Amino acid sequence: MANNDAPIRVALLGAGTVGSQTARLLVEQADELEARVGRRMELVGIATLDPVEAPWIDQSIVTNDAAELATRADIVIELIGGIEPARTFILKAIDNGASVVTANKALLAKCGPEIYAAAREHGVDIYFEAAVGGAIPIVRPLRESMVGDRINRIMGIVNGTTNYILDEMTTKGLDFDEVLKAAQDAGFAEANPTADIDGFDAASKAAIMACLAFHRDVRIDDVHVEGIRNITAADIAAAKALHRVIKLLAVVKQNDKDEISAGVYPVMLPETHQLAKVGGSFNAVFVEGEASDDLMFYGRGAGGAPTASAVVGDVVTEARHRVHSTVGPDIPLYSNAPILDAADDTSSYMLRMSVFDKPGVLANAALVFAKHGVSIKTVQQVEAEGDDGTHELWVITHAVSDRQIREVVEDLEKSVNDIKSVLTVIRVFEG
Ligand SMILES: NC(=O)C1=CN([C@@H]2O[C@H](COP(=O)(O)OP(=O)(O)OC[C@H]3O[C@@H](n4cnc5c(N)ncnc54)[C@H](OP(=O)(O)O)[C@@H]3O)[C@@H](O)[C@H]2O)C=CC1
Ligand SMILES: N[C@@H](CC=O)C(=O)O
Repeated sequence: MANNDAPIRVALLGAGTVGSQTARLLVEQADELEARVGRRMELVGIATLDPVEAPWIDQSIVTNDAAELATRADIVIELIGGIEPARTFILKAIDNGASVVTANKALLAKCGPEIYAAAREHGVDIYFEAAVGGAIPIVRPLRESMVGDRINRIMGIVNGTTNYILDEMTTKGLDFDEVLKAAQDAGFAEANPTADIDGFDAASKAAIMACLAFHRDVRIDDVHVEGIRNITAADIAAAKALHRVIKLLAVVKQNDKDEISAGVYPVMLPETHQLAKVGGSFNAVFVEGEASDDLMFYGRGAGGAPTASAVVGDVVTEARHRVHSTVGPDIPLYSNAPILDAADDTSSYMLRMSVFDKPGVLANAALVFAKHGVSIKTVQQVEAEGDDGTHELWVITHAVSDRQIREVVEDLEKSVNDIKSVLTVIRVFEG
């Protein structure tokens, strides 16, 4: 900045759900924010492609040229989303000496390490609290508060849409398709909800958390992804009968050999687990630190105003740095820890099978599990409603690799005649 008393220039790129609310908070709270920063922040421009009408939007600063706006601010807030042109605008801002605040998890999960390196090289900051868990402070705790600890595992419900769908299926006994429609009508799920339903949104957040927790370059392509599209009302009912609930979890962990794994998948949790109680579109992140022990972060993971709250928090933090001519913490990704192939990741599993109740079906199935080195924990046979004489057999295993469980499923269907099909294979966590 040229003048020490000049306002801190803030540029907003994108005025959609989050951008519009960010503008509102910056404008409506301008005096309060000035007091907290120690200097005035001036919103110098709002870049948007479509006209945006709101009492807090000053039309005289609206532009459709985000690239140009990115070059005339001290802090650039990127709320466009997606990879390009957001990436180019961010790099341009950094190149011009601006610090960047973004909520763009998709971009950070793909190109975060390059962006962090560019910020470091230019001596500016990149803040992204809203990119994981919306309003929930989880990025800063991982990046700063817990940086002195070793983090062993993070398990998070980090996608509101899928949590809402699973919760509605659990509490109302509805089918996936019905609830998805309701989620779209309620405005949680996107018109094209693929990124939510198929787990990619949560996977982006998993990659970002893994970078911060393990100080290693982890990208979305390193994250094993399974969504909730195949979860049925019958799976939910089976979980209920076992005093469990199904949640879509993002799980990143580092084992005692320092191997990292990152995955997003549905998990059966005990009803008593803290994450099992997270309902509706809420998010929660459970962090297990070596010294800190267990920590839980909970709140609204999406929505215009909640997400804007985290964005503006980052803007204030950066503005304070500008006032004091300091920079925020770096994101050093120095670790070379190996990333485990998803097939080698281990878990307990539940297999829900449709079987003909013939003598030997259980014994023959057990032989297949044994052949692949999979130890069975519990077995339960359940009367099914079908009129083809089938019953359901529920088997819960001890911890095995994903590879082993796939081999078991293939072998069961191939070599045990009285197993009609394996209906569901789902991870089971105890805690
Ligand atoms: N919504 C939420 O609850 C959360 C969102 N996020 C993240 O926040 C970011 C913004 O999300 P959200 O507000 O929901 O998205 P929206 O789609 O509502 O808003 C994005 C806006 O950017 C505009 N835009 C697109 N390209 C340009 C461009 N070249 N120049 C200027 N404006 C442009 C879009 O205009 P147009 O519509 O005309 O294309 C749209 O108005 C994303 O990265 C998202 O992942 C993070 C957490 C929660
Ligand atoms: N679509 C996302 C929005 C926030 O990241 C969700 O449902 O959580």
